Amino acid sequence: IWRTFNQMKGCKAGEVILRAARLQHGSPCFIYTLAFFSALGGFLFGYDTGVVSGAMLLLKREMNLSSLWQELLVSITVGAAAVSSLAGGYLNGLFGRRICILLASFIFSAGGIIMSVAHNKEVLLCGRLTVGLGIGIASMTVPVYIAEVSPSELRGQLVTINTLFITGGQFVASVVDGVFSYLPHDGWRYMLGLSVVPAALQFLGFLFLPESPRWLLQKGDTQNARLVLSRIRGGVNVDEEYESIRSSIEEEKIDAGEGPVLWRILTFAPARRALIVGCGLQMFQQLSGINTVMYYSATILQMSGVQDDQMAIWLASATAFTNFLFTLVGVWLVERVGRRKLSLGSILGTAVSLMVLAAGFLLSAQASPPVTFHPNDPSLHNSTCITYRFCESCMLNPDCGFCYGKNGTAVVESSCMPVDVANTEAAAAGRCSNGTQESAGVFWAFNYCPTSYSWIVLLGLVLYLAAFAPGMGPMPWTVNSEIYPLWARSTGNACSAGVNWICNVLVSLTFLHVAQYLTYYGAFFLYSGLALLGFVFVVGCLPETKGLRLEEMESLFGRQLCSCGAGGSQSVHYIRVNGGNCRSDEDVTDDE
Ligand SMILES: O[C@H]1[C@H](O)[C@@H](O)[C@H](O)[C@@H](O)[C@H]1O
Repeated sequence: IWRTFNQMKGCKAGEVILRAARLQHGSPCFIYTLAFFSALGGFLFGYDTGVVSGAMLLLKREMNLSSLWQELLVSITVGAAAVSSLAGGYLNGLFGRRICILLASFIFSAGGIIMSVAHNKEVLLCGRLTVGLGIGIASMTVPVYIAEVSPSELRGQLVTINTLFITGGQFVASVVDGVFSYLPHDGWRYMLGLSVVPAALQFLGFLFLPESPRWLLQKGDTQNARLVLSRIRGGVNVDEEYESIRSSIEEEKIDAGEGPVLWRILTFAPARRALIVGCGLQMFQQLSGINTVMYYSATILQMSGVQDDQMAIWLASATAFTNFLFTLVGVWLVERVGRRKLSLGSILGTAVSLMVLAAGFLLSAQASPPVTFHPNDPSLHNSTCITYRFCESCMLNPDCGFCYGKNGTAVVESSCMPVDVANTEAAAAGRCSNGTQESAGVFWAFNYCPTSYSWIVLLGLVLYLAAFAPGMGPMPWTVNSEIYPLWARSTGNACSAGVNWICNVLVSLTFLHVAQYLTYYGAFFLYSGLALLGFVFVVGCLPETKGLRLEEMESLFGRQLCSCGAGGSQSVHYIRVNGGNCRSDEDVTDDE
């Protein structure tokens, strides 16, 4: 990143675009410029998915949103991203990476404008749907574009920068949420509308940036392909690289067979194996619970004794910053230790830290304070909240919260009360109807219980981010951008990005129900088990792709899937015998 920064420093801001526009001879600056403008798509992905939590706090009051509407506004973006990432494969093949990135940034800008001027919840929903469509296309196109323009020794790092921008976008969103939360009227318009700035910047930049040379070559535009390649390689001799792309496209034509691309992928073993690896990685990324941990971080922090809401918002940005910081470690490590080791270490660490988180929740649940005070308010007689005997069961019901007093550190005079539907920071009735009043010695806990084991949960959270962010955060995107043959690349990435978004929706929508059935510690033990399964999957199936040319990847998937990890990138070379579809283990020879 330091190198990227220095390289970018060397390029004067306006000159960078102009230089690209004039299509002068390239320089290393150029490849970093390409990566930067592309990764703005990652930034928007992170910003638009991250900003909504803070915006929702203001929106639900201003627009009087029911919980159904709140859920709709949050999840429609992720749902739309799932659909458009799948469609993005087709669009990429047809129009190319550049047009798709332009389209995504246009959609982002339109969505940002719609949201910032929305005068009712229906228009707002339209805006959220629109940005979701942009996120889906960007999420599958940007890594592919960066991978295709990068030299192989920088590819991992540059694609990983896209994920750095995603987590950077999430962090900036949390800061913007913090700043505008002080503006109770219309603050959400700024939160949601500000995304127009990076979107417009990306759109402008891409008007001047070139198409991927690999896509051009695939479409038969040989002249432009050679021109672009030599420009992005800084004028050095590109004959060898050009020839290798060209001949692999020729051979792929023989390999690829007939019919729709997805069918061809499924019937051609190396591409099918790559698809399984790509989709599996994306699935395990989401099943290890990153988005519930991020989403739940504010509550985790509240459990640790942060009572003040503003404070919780700022601490949530500390979480997002930690995620960003450790993704930076990933950018640094990816070309040093390689994708496989990074993913393995990361997913194992993720599983262990999820166990720490779960253990923290378990101990807190076991020491859960009992309900000792039963208010005699007749309006409460029909409420299920008053039937709970411990804080743990009370807080697992989203309609109830825990109202208590303190004697030193001990919880006293505690009751389980219905929550105020319009404002979860207070009870619907009784002592806590004004929320926490420290001066009066009354505390309101919604979604959590007072506990002295919160430090274990906090430790688990930090360990989780430190383990997940450098590896399982970026590697699924990085690996997917490089493992497919060119003819299958758009479709392969579309499918795996679709799996990512679908699993994202599944995990976020089911989290509260899972927590209700299994309790919080049960939910985190479950995610930990899924992460361990993911570890087994990575051990068995993920080959090392570091240092290989995109055209050399197919060789890694020539073997049976479960032996994928066996051959390192340095030790296998694939020898095409006759360009046919069938290959046996003899086709793979060792360097030695
Ligand atoms: O790689 C990203 C990153 O880890 C983000 O923090 C997460 O929110 C996304 O779901 C994931 O795809």
